[in-house]
Amino acid sequence: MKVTVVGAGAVGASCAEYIAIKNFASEVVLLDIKEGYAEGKAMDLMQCASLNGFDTKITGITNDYSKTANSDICVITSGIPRKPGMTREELIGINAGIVKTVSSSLLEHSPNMVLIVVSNPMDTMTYLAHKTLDMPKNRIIGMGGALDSARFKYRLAEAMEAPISDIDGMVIGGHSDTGMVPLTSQATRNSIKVSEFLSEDRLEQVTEDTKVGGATLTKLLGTSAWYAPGAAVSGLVQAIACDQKKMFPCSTFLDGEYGLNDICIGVPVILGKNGIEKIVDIPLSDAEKAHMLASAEGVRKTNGLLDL
Ligand SMILES: NC(=O)C1=CN([C@@H]2O[C@H](COP(=O)(O)OP(=O)(O)OC[C@H]3O[C@@H](n4cnc5c(N)ncnc54)[C@H](O)[C@@H]3O)[C@@H](O)[C@H]2O)C=CC1
Ligand SMILES: O=C([O-])CC(=O)C(=O)O
Repeated sequence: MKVTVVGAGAVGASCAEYIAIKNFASEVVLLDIKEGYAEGKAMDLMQCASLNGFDTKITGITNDYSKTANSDICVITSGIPRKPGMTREELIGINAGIVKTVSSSLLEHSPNMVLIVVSNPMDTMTYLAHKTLDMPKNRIIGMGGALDSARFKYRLAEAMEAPISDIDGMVIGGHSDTGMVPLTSQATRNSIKVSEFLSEDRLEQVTEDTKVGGATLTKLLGTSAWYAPGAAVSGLVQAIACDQKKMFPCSTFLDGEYGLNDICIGVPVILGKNGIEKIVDIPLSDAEKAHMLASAEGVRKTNGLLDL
């Protein structure tokens, strides 16, 4: 199992580290445009192998796509991150060009890859990949909802003073400060609805804290987060590599599901060896449906900025 991660920055390196620690891939190729950078990150990570007990071989490459050939899974984390006060959408001007060139170079050398798009604005970058690559739609996946759901569970656990392992919940919709749709009505603590434990006001606070999860960290760190993003990507990669049939909310191209067409946005999907093996259409409350439609409007507005 060969995995390529483009972008050896904060998220790319964290993702490579978690993939290696989980020890399911034989090879991870880290590629960056900055001379020597991926080589340095790969060497540093390989020096963790004996300490952390993994056998995954991590190689660093400066912009030579021939070394990525025949990857089973490719991840795009290349591009600029936001700074405090910015939205993810503001990154489109620089990141669209990067995602377009990187994705076509990857496809040229790995025609059977499953592609995971991470660079922001992620739903629009996933849509760009769909529009510009000749690939089956189930093999292009945007990562956002897995991370947003982890943040949702963190906030629910915090509010209930409960261990996170007791909590289940999911965030669908666009990966943006206003577009996320945390499904509070369906979230549970040990299969009991969270509304049994939290007031409507406290749940509203959890929803708001979840939606601005990335912005909150960006303000604290001066750049956006990387540990949970890397862990979330590694979860998707593992589900595909190990054909786990696990369910995650991911950005995928919709063809009528959730009443939406010609858009990539976060909905629950089953991940296995073919990428997205099924889009799961779950019933939403009227309020959740309305939030999902508003979220889609936001994503479409950003898609409209693409030069397709
Ligand atoms: N979808 C999600 O949930 C998340 C998305 N992100 C996004 O991921 C992206 C990366 O974030 P960080 O790793 O923090 O940024 P970073 O600046 O630490 O790393 C980005 C790397 O991309 C490289 N790069 C730029 N252009 C390239 C090209 N054409 N080819 C190869 N490499 C290239 C840079 O040299 C740099 O090393 C950002 O767009 C950020 O907004 C970050 C966190 C979560
Ligand atoms: O907030 C950002 O810009 C990076 C990101 O997508 C996240 O951490 O959710």
